[in-house]
This record gives sequence, C-alpha cells and structure tokens, in this order.
Amino acid sequence: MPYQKTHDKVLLIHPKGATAEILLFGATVTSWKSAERSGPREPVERLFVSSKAVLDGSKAVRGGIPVVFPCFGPPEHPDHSKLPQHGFARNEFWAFDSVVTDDDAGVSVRLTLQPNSNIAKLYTKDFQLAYVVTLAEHELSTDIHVSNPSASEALDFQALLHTYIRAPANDVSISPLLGKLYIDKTEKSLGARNTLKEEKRSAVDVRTFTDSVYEDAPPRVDVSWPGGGVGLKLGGFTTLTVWNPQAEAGSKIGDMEENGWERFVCIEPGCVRGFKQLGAGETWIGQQVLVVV
Ligand SMILES: O=P(O)(O)OC[C@H]1O[C@H](O)[C@H](O)[C@@H](O)[C@@H]1O
Repeated sequence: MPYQKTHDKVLLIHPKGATAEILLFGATVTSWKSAERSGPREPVERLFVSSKAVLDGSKAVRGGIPVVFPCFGPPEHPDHSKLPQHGFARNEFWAFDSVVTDDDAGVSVRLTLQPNSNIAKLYTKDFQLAYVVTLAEHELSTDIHVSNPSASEALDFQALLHTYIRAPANDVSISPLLGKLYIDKTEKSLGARNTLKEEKRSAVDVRTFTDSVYEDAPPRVDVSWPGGGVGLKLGGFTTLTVWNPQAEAGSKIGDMEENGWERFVCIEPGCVRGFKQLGAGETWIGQQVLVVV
C-alpha cells in the first residue's frame, strides 16, 4: 500500500523507502524522510517540526510546511480584515480528495479546502484550494491550486508555503539571491521596512535574525551546508521569503523548542508582495519541489 490514511493524517510511502506525512489539519506536511543519493540508504528527516508544536488541530503547526492563504503576515486587504496572521488555511481541517498517481515513480495525493461555516465567520469570498503532494525517491512536490469559482467577482489573495528545512542554521548558504531586491522585515521602523534593499551576498546566511521577502523568486534555490543540502524548484511563485528568528525573536515564540532556531531555516515560496488577482473562474498554481542534493 503506497499510502495509509487515518482519521487525522495521510502517510505516503515510496517503494525505495522515502516517506511523507501530511496532517489533514492545515494540510501541513509534518515529515519528509528521504535517503541520501549516495551512501547510507536510511531515510533521513528533511523537515523541522518543533518538539513543542501542537499537533491536535488547536493551533497552526510550528514546523513542517504550513500553507499560508489568503494573507501573509497581518491582514492588509479589506477582504482579509478579520483574519489572523497568515490567514486560515493552516488552521482548517482539509478533506482528503483522491490519490492522483501511484506508480514506481511516485505516489501523489490531493487534499482540498472550500468555504465552511468556520471560515465564513471571518471571510466571505468564494474560493477553492487543492493541494497535491507527491513523493518520489528523492523529491517531495507540493503544489497549491487556488481557484475562483465566482461567476462575477475577482479574488485577491496571497499564498505561500512556509517550508521549515531541517538544517544547521548557522552553517547554511542560500543561493542564488545576489542582486535581488528584498523587503527586510527585521527593520524597526515602518519606513525602513518599506524600503527595498539589494542583496549583496552571493551566499545568504541566517546567522542573525532574518526575515527577508525577496521579489522575483528564482526558479531554483539551493540551501547547502557542510555535508548536506536541499534544493527547491519553484513554479508560479513570485516571491521568496527567508526566515530564521534566531534567539532574538525565536525565544519569544511559545511553541518553539529550546534553541530550535539553530535547527532550521524557513524558505518560503509565495505570492506575497501586493495581491494576486484571479478573475472569475480562473485558477492559479504554485509549485514547490524539494530535492535532496
Ligand atoms: O509565528 P508565525 O505566525 O508562524 O509566523 C512566523 C514567520 O512567518 C514568516 O516567515 C514571516 O515572514 C515572519 O515575519 C513570521 O514571524
């Protein structure tokens, strides 16, 4: 059986040993284990989940790959005014829809989220989300599909995959971001936060508190460290956020494990500068493929 489903999660199992676990709560991928391409065949955990993460559906998961929709950060659009930080998608139970593919190359499942009575209290726009998660021997693809089922109204949204890559944070290099413009959300004043900076580093590190939203996401980003690395191939996304709170901000996060910021870097493909607008009946797809390097 290439996948197992329980009341609260879906486990994908690749014949060569890789596995992935998806909580129906938030459609949050909470584990991706894949072996190195050469050397030991033992699958290795590639995502970080805080040991203090709450996994019972009462709070967004601190780690894995939370899905952010329809706003990133505090709401700014009038349609989003009642929403919490990062919207509602990471706080809702998604439905298991179907198995998309199941062959030697990989196993793929589809989860969906539609308006419900919970969401309607906070958000009245019509929308449909589908999330397709595909596990291959050395890759994990996570594709978010946003559809606007309305016959007449446009849908304005932001979307982002908040990917917590398990990595020795103080040793990572992230590239290629040289020359890209970014917003630095660690700046104290609003003026400084709203001023674009130019990335001067060919290899970006997160040794200090980092919360940078790059415009113009590259088609591939590599996170490497001595002895390891993960690549991200991106399609459809326009921005790339790099986040590591370090002790400065991490020590204030209630569900962060002790010194947890030393064990991950968040690489977050998204569409979070301004709003993406979908016309009536349109669909947008954002694709992330995590690759063992
Ligand atoms: O604590 P959360 O709501 O999960 O947000 C965690 C972080 O998410 C993103 O990376 C944002 O850029 C950060 O500003 C934010 O602090």
